Amino acid sequence: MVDYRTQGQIAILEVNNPPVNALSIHVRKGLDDGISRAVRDPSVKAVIVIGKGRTFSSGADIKEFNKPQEGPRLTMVGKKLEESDKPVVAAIHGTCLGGGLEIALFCHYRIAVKSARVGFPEVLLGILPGAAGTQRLPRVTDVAVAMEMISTGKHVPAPKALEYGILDKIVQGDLLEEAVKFAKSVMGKPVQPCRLSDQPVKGADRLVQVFDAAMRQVKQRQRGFMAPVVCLKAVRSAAELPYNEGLLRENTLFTELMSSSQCAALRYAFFAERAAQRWQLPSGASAANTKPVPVKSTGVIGAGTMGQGIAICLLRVDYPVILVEQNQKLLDKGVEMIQLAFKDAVRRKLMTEDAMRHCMSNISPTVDMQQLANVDLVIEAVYENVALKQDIFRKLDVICKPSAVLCTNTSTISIDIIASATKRPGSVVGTHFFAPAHIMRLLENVYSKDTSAQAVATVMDLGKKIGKVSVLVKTCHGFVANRMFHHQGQEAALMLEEGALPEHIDKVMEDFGMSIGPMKVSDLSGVDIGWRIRHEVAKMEGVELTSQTRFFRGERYCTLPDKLYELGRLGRKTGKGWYRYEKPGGRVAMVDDEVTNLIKKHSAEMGIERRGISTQEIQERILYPAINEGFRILEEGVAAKPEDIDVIWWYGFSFPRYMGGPMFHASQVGLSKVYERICYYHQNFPYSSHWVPSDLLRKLASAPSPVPISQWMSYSQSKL
Ligand SMILES: CCCCCCC[C@H](O)CC(=O)SCCNC(=O)CCNC(=O)[C@H](O)C(C)(C)COP(=O)([O-])OP(=O)([O-])OC[C@H]1O[C@@H](n2cnc3c(N)ncnc32)[C@H](O)[C@@H]1OP(=O)([O-])[O-]
Repeated sequence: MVDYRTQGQIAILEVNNPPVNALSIHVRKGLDDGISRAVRDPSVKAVIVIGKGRTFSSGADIKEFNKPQEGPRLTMVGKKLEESDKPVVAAIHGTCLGGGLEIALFCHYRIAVKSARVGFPEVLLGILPGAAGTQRLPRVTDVAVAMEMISTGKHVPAPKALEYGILDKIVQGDLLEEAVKFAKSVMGKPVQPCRLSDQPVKGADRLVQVFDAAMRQVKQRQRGFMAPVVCLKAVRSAAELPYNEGLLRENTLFTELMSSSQCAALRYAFFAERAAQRWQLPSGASAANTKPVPVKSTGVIGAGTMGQGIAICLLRVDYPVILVEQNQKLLDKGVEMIQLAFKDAVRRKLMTEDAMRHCMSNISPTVDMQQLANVDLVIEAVYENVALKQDIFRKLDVICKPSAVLCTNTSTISIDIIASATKRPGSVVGTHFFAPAHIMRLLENVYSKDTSAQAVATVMDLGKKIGKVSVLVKTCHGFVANRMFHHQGQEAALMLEEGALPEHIDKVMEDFGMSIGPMKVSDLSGVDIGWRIRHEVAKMEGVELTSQTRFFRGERYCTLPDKLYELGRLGRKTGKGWYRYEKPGGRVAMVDDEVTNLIKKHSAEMGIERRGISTQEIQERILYPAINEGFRILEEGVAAKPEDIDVIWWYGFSFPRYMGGPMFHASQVGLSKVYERICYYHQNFPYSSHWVPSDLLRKLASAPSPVPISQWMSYSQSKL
């Protein structure tokens, strides 16, 4: 785990714990033994700590967090490194994160290659740097920098770290050779001035201003997260207390965070996100055994809002895009909007003018679908209409080369139906982007009964390349995201007619932790979207939805959203929806008496006596139907595991990550309690099928003891 060798008068401690040199028990032990041996050996005059493989160290081993701590503690290992009278040099490449950076800060010197990155991402796991990081970073750099780095978890590139004083030198060429040269240059020099524990905190005279400003930012940007606030307090104590007392304070705060429910949720989130990448099809094909089709050229059909966003995603990472529209006017408008989005990115310093010009030069706008004949991958992004999509796929089948992957950006329509319009259903796959497509990170990739493993591998790989978090799901109406979300909209509308108002529902859900409540989400995505989907479904079933409709498909139906649509209140884009906005496209949601009156009048027309609806009821009626649907989705194999659902909710609907996602949240509340409440609502609202309890949930809820989330799927086939 740590290879010890000497080169002349220099001892080299090489951490060797693939893939990311996490500081597991054997590594800590290896470093501890290695530094003792080097200190003991009179022929050794300097020590180098370096990482083997792709990185210096990614920090403490997160997998060890649930277990009792064994072996030497990281702080003790660090103390030994610092107390060595022989200079110790950290030689950094790849990433030097968390405990890895703490080890480096215990060393007397730090050198790095230019591509290296350093940082304290502990905050993203709901903890703080617990091996003296909060006490040592503000001693090597400024207290303001330390607060920013530790409370955000951002990685800092080596040149910036040099500027901050975290690094002593950036080297070119072979890192070890350079480290040896550096070690020789400091051999024999006193190490005392390089012991950070003896140094004062830099910028301590501005502590109060810096702390207050950092706290304001944290409360605004990381609303609801405990760890960033505690991180700031820990760094503050570095400036207020002597080093050893600061360490004790850090330890107390670390222990507090480590045992918090937020830390448990964020650790779950770390592994869940990685697990989502390890997709597997029922056939056994998986990420591990399937190669993607090489994609060099792409096409996007539809230059509307979604098509523009998707084209931007592709252009940003250098894919040439053939952009197809049905007429020149729409095409020109689409290209103009793409250009505007890039200009905005330049204005906000997210890209350079040159990069923008390069991206724009990669678009080939056309009204001729034949131009797609040679593309490797095409994404259809026209509006949600089955006949239109099928027509496009019929044409693509004739036009595109046999190896092309044919993707559809549908948010609800079954991929089986779209693929059936072609003679190559194996090449057809869903790529459900979330609006705005160039900003939202989620990509819900959808396979049909015929989609080939190679097509799946290609879209999962594409997602990674364009910077998305991709989750693979099986086709069904609405897939995972919209299928679960749909019930929230239904319940919200029903609560409005029973007695709630939009601002009540949103406040409860925002207090719960959602970044915006469901009524504001509806205004953001457009009241017309839901209207179109409901009416399209009804049309397919030969039903006409009117203001008199009380039941649809045997379910209680609320016509309030339809009434809002008929008033032309389509949401933010028209300046009016469930709220009033300062202008069309505005962002400030204001309560509107017209909506309040509309809702009250609607209740009266329905003969419903309005009642007060409690916070608990709002929370449960918004969350539990989605959770219940999540269990059905697992039962049916639409999602392979609960982690996939939770990933979808963080990135698609901003579900607070510190609560782990709806499925993890359910596990924390207790599945028997969730089940019991769902049964209660089912009894009270028998005409809403989303309250019919999932069978998988029932089985898990009746297990003799709580079943860990990682074992839920083993119950899906059981006959309990
Ligand atoms: C207990 C008391 C301790 C007290 C002392 C506290 C010390 C300290 O302050 C706390 C810490 O350091 S907290 C730590 C602070 N550090 C962090 O939070 C850093 C977290 N890590 C990262 O940000 C990214 O992994 C990297 C940027 C390092 C690499 O990104 P990339 O190239 O895209 O690769 P990838 O796909 O992401 O990972 C590859 C594989 O490695 C796995 N794995 C990774 N790190 C791990 C770890 N620390 N551990 C275990 N495993 C870790 C990962 O799961 C995956 O496994 P899989 O089985 O193949 O799925």
